[in-house]
Amino acid sequence: MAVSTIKLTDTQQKCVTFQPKGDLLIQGIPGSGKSSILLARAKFLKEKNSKDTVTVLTYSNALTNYVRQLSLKMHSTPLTAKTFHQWGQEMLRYTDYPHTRLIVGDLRKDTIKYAKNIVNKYSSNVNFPQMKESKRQDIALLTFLCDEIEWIKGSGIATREEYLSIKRSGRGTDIRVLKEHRNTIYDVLEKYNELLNRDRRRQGIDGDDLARILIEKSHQIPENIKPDHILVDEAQDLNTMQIKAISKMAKKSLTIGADKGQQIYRRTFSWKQAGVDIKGSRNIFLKQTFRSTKQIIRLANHFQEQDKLYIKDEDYQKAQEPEINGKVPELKKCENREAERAHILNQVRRLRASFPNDTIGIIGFSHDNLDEIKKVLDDKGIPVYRVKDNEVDIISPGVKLITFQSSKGLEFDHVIVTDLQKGKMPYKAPSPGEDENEFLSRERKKFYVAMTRAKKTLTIVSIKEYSSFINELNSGYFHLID
Ligand SMILES: Nc1ncnc2c1ncn2[C@@H]1O[C@H](COP(=O)(O)OP(=O)(O)OP(=O)(O)O)[C@@H](O)[C@H]1O
Repeated sequence: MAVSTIKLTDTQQKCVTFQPKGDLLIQGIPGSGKSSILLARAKFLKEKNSKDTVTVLTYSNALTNYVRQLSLKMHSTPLTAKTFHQWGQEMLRYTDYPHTRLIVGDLRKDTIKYAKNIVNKYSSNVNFPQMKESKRQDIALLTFLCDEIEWIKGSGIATREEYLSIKRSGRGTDIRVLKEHRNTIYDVLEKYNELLNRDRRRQGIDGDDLARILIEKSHQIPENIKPDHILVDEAQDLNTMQIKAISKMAKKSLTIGADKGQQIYRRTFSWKQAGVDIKGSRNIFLKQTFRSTKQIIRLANHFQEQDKLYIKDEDYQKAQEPEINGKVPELKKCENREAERAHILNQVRRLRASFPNDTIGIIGFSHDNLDEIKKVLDDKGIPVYRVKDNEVDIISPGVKLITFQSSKGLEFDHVIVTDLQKGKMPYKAPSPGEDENEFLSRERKKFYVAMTRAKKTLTIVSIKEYSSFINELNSGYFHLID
């Protein structure tokens, strides 16, 4: 249903017209209308005072692109929608901070490795924690350090004393991190920060420093540049510092849409820690879904209930089963990749013949596999698009290929989830030092997110060796295809 034609429920409408001052947190299950509400609220705020500036922020490029496309459908003038990192970098231009190049990905890893080697060589008291794996110790240690530094920066820990005394959540028990280890980790962090400031080739700011710098320099950003209203979609993907930075920058109101059941990145925060005021009527929970059929939600709900960690979370709410009936989801077990591709091709052909005006989303684990599937469909003359760049039209009918991560926030009439294979979904192992249960919980959420992108039909494709998640699906809620 086009966003412009839906009739919002009273609760949704209450969120849209909630007083244009202060914070509002809208939590809700998949398909409960969080994005729709944010777009309608953005319109409402603009209409209430045409001089006010309104910015929508998300975490991923695909979702930002989708929000822009939806807003074009319902607003006469398009909304300003950006990822947190795009927007943050733009804000930094108004400060005296000289380096705005973001150090991310391989360059970040390489710089941390360099810092680690310097500490290892020159510090008098080096004590790295022992990695579990006997082989490839170095690689494991580097991954561990990269994750730990991300956590320190994302949590806003600013001093060695704070790091030495803080209780570290989200770490497993396989790697023991003692006080002396923490001292060495902090040495690496300090050396890394030094390199970011001084070393020509590596100069810039770590992607996770952006939020902290925005907070520190916010007074330098001219008032007319700061948005009056900020709306954040899928806020569960941001960390404490990023929410804090956004909150500081919003002059009049901050509206947040989130669902912890779809939290697929390693984040630990509470709204309170992030400085969001959600007392009383400022915290709304939506339990009714408008996207999927009863049959899809039943399967997804049952699968979510297998996540013993999440169902204990204070923010867990079970989705209400919708009234609307549809086809029972299908599961196809394939002996090999060839069989997988043949089944997807068949399925796409059937869907296109029956529903030429619908969207079909194929959700998979890796870009490589999606490229292979694209090739198979291309060869048969089926137009198909990879949703990884900004140009792809996500809303119009057609076949779209997307990864589990990037599918969040999006929806398709028909969804084919593939790569349910051992080692892919769930991924083969947690990162070094990561809590096994938290890792599995996040992997489950990825699959749950993928399933709940479907509006009308859902097909799950598993490839030998089959994913353990397949055994967690309630066999009464799907058809096994021969
Ligand atoms: N009151 C309503 N009546 C009919 N359809 C609705 C209503 N509210 C939302 N929808 C539709 O339900 C679908 C899901 O809405 P939306 O994407 O806003 O949900 P969401 O909570 O952001 O989902 P997710 O968290 O899974 O991304 C959309 O197709 C939207 O148009």
